[in-house]
Amino acid sequence: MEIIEDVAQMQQRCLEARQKGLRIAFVPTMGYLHEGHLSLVRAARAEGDIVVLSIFVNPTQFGDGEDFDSYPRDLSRDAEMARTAGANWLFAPRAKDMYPAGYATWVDVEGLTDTLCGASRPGHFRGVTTVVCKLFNIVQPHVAFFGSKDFQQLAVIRRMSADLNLPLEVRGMPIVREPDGLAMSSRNVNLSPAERGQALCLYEAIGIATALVRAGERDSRTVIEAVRRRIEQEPEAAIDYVQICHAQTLADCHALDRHAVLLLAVRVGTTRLIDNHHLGEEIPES
Ligand SMILES: Nc1ncnc2c1ncn2[C@@H]1O[C@H](COP(=O)(O)OP(=O)(O)OP(=O)(O)O)[C@@H](O)[C@H]1O
Ligand SMILES: CC(C)(CO)[C@@H](O)C(=O)[O-]
Ligand code: BAL
Repeated sequence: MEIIEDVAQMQQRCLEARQKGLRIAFVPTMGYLHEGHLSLVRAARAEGDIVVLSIFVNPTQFGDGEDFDSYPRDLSRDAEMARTAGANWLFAPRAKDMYPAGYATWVDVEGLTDTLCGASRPGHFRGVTTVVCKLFNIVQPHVAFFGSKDFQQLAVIRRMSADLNLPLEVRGMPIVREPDGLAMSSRNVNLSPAERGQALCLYEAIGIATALVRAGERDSRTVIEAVRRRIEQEPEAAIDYVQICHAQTLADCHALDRHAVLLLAVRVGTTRLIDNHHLGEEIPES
């Protein structure tokens, strides 16, 4: 596996690969890799002739007071994991090359970004869509893989790709969890042992919601209340949002149907965690 830092060189290599008829499969990340990321690399390996993994802690998607500085980073550890999982090229650009002096262009998806993480992290999705659009233009992938842990991000990137006629396929992949159920996240490393225990409340709350829906509950408010009650039992857990939304539009679902997704964002100590579950899958087809 080759590590490429230079933006122009990465683009040149990808253009040459495309000219040779090779299929490029792309996995964009912010690094500090875990099994969730590696599941995307393996899926890309199964589909691409060339697998490109990017690692870039994108400053423009972090707001003031957010955890850009404390975001975990370890390129040599990541490189070994990426190589073992089957990546061919690890693209690790520098911020000054992605956003040189005078940089002035932004990609902004409207509507879908007004709610959930978009409401709690103003400007976050503008940073995400801008950097993902730039990465797509540099890497020129045929297919790009994203985790559904970042459910809203996936919906926003699909919207951007459709609206801008980007010539690639956006593929969503399942959430990979720790053995006890906590969704894998690079940020989990910032949890203290006590917080790590309390962080399980997200998964347990999802379990409570799932059981209610399986038992026939169809009122979102009842399910949301039960989820909130479970999370509020943990002294270090502070709810950012608990919502049940339509999987495509992200509009609030009042009556649960096949499209309903439960989405959670919870701060445990100073670490903000997200998780979700497609509750609609628990509802039998009528
Ligand atoms: N547990 C997971 N299962 C599947 N995909 C995941 C998981 N965690 C992250 N991903 C996906 O990996 C890609 C890169 O995400 P990112 O580098 O932000 O990792 P992360 O672990 O989500 O970090 P954090 O949540 O701390 O920002 C995204 O498409 C994201 O959805
Ligand atoms: C898509 C992404 C790599 C853009 O910086 C990031 O938001 C992430 O890792 O999910
Ligand atoms: N995985 C989403 C990146 C972020 O939280 O900024």
